Amino acid sequence: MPLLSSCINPRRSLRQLFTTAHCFSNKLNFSSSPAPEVLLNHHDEECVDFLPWLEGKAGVEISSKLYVGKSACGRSLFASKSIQTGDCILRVPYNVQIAPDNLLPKVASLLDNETGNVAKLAAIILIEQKRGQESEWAPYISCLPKSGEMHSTKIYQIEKDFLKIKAALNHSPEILDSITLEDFMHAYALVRSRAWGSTRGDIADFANHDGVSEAFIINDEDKQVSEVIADRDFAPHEEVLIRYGKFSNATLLLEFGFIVPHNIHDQVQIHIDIPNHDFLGEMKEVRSARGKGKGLPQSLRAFARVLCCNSSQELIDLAMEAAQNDGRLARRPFKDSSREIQAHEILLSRISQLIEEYSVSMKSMEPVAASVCKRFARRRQMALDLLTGELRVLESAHTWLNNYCATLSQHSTTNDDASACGKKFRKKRVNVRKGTREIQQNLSNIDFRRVRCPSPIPVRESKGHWTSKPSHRLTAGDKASTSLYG
Ligand SMILES: C[S@@+](CC[C@H](N)C(=O)[O-])C[C@H]1O[C@@H](n2cnc3c(N)ncnc32)[C@H](O)[C@@H]1O
Repeated sequence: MPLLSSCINPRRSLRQLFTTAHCFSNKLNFSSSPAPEVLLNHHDEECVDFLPWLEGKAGVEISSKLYVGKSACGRSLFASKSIQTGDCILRVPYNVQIAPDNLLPKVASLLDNETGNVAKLAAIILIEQKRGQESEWAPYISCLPKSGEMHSTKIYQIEKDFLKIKAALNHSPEILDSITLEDFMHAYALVRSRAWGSTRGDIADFANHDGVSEAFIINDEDKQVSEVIADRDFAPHEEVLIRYGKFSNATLLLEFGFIVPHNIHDQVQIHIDIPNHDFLGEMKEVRSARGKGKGLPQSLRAFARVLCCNSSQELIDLAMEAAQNDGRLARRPFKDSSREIQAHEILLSRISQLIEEYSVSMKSMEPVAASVCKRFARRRQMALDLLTGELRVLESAHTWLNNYCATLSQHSTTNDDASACGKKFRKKRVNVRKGTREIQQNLSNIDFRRVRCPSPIPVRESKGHWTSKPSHRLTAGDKASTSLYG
């Protein structure tokens, strides 16, 4: 079904996250476990004719190995016979997929360029729903989840799009005489949860998600088809899951309305501001480029090193070191282990604070009586599971940082132990403050925005151990804003 060309933002600010959590905690009660399970041989009577209808419409075979059945997560695809790894299990021509271009020209011409594909597809869904059995897409539309079955939490932007679509449709009452915001929100949520990234789909959007699956939808622009290749063998009637993307639970909940337990793609966004009293603050303004990876991002560690510099000379040294290497700033550990510890203690302190905030937020979501409302119960549980996953990432990072600092401490010589150096450092800092203005003037000709950090020695967590893996770039900006990966 729908084509969606806009991409999903896999990051969310902690504030958004807590807003969701608090929102759930205020409104929702008690718990239930929505853990998906595989139900075998569970044909969906309402969708039995769907695939034959689609093949008739396409004039080609779409899948000889799948059927649409019912699972614990709504409708899903199941193997109708044995599937071997590498089999093409689905091949859907573009011409039987609903795309934004399918919007009636009469309506489309009344929309401005800023109206996105999701809004257009939502309008198509509403128009086709109104047509009922006369719709050329009726067998597909009738299989879509009803409003009460959806849990996605994305509501901003929808109202803006609703007003545009409503205004355009008002000119053609014969197409759709009135739409309510509620109808539009349902259609919008349907599109967002079924047409992700550049996905086109039809039967493909009956596939449920498994974050570790290596099967995904491949769009072949030359052949104008969407395909799914089996990543493993499937026995008849086994549920066939695909990976929508390497999405964290925050993204899954926001866009698709579900979360997966122990999501290996979970991540936490953290912000660290430069303290107001830092006299070198302007020189230290850095921002992590968006990046993907595992573990504690190198850009975050580099930022902590920059933040910990207490003299202009140290910043100049870092810049020179960067220029002599690959240009990336503060990627190498400080030679002075006490400074390295100090930098990482900044991170430890911020992460401890976040852990505390998460714990408070989770405690505030007290379970209340069961049986009040299943839908709210499910949402409350998803919010809790989401926070639990992110807390796991934070705790893992905290443990790693603690170990890192402890190891450095042990290796530092008795003359150069961390606490003594810390004292020295603080004293030195006081002296340097005296010359703030002069130092800043001297530094004003260095453009730190152009400075990139040295070669990465990043870390990721792998079965409890943190190992090397290329990671993030540190670039200039207004503050550190980066993500931890679990
Ligand atoms: C692309 S549709 C998949 C078909 C859908 N199950 C149906 O009944 O039409 C995506 C939706 O399926 C559900 N879903 C997919 N994978 C899931 C999973 N692993 N756990 C829970 N729900 C899932 C969510 O409701 C999501 O918004």
